[in-house]
Amino acid sequence: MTQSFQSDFLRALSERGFIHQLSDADGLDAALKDGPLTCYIGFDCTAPSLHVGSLVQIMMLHWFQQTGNTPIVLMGGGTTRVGDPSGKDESRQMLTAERIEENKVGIQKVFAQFLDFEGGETPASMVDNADWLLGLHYVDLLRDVGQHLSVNQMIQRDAVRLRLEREQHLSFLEFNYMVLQAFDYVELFRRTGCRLQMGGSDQWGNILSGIDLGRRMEGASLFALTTPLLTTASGTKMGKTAEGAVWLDAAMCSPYDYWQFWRNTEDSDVGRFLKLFTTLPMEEIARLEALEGAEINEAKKALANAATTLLHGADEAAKAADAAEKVFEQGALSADMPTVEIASSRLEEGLGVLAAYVEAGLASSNGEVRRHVKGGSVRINDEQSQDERRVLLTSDVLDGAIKLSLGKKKHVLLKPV
Ligand SMILES: Nc1ncnc2c1ncn2[C@@H]1O[C@H](COP(=O)(O)OP(=O)(O)OP(=O)(O)O)[C@@H](O)[C@H]1O
Ligand SMILES: N[C@@H](Cc1ccc(O)cc1)C(=O)O
Repeated sequence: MTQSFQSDFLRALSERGFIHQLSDADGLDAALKDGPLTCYIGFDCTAPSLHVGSLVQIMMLHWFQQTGNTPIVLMGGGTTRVGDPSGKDESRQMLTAERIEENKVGIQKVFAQFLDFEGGETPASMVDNADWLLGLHYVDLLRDVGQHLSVNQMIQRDAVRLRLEREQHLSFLEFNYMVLQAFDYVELFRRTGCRLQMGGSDQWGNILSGIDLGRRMEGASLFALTTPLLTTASGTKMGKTAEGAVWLDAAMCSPYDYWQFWRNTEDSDVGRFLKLFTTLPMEEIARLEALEGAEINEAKKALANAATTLLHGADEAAKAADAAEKVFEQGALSADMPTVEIASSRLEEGLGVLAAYVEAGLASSNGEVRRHVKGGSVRINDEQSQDERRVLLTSDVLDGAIKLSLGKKKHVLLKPV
């Protein structure tokens, strides 16, 4: 979105590439310009940690507060019991109340890194929709809320429509998810005057249902803003890698692995990620983005340092950068690290990990590599790979080669020529 905005918040979001859809751009811009606004983003407690995909949302809350507004983090303690069908082909596994509570405790921790809950004029706050959803009475809800909702409209929302079109099962439980999320929005409007809900693009339908309900029940004029759902340049949904999501909790993804994840960003993603995942000034990002060839590694390191500092603090980021440097230096300087040359075109087409290990002389057959992958001793650029279908691409080349390791001692540099 290249529209020029008057408000600091929408200007920041727009230049950093956060905006996918906005329900009433001019109205929201004017409301933000007029004075502090309150917004919320909801996070369901489906896992013990959030991941890099949800970080897009956290960064929006950060910018919202930085530009003088009040962010609310909503924990979906109630909605997780139902399970959002948005963007999902199948019903989710039902989680027990205990598991949801454990997940919530895990997820909550990360927000203090990005938001100020204590001081300032617009402190952030955290709420749990279990507080108002679990006590609802069915018949009361049908009368108070159900009378305002149009089933005709609900079945047009993507989350429902796509399942119906594809003739995939959608339970009545799931069908009700958007009712609860809509109710949340109205409830937060009543409690706090919250007039903006944000989320990933898969949340658009749920948010619009809330806007509708707010207008009908309270005569409120509410706003929606969604971000693109992030994918990497190679098209995979961000937050999930072949080996799993890139988690924000240090116990599930160490600061070193987190640093490495950003350091391994594909060339064409570097500028986009610097804008979304760091708070570096736009001029500095423009400089880094313009780097080419081998110099792009400077931009990747700046991204890794800044993103890791935001999440884990400057000390952990420096330690990770240091460790990575050492690994690289050892690799580059070690005269006895064998180098095997391969035609660049092979990486352009994608070279399977099984073939790569056999060609590098680290194993004698595909079956042997498969066993090593299963056993966890295969590392590519110092990152464990447990996917035997992993494909090596040009984007895996770091400083001129791909480092293939087997266990702790055997390393080969695969060098494209
Ligand atoms: N890859 C992504 N890019 C941008 N936003 C994302 C991405 N993944 C999740 N989000 C957004 O983060 C918010 C919180 O989502 P949540 O933590 O439930 O993640 P999720 O990956 O969608 O989880 P689940 O797989 O359980 O649905 C939602 O607004 C969602 O749209
Ligand atoms: N539906 C959102 C989470 C959410 C829950 C409750 C809300 O009120 C808002 C958002 C998701 O799956 O990511």
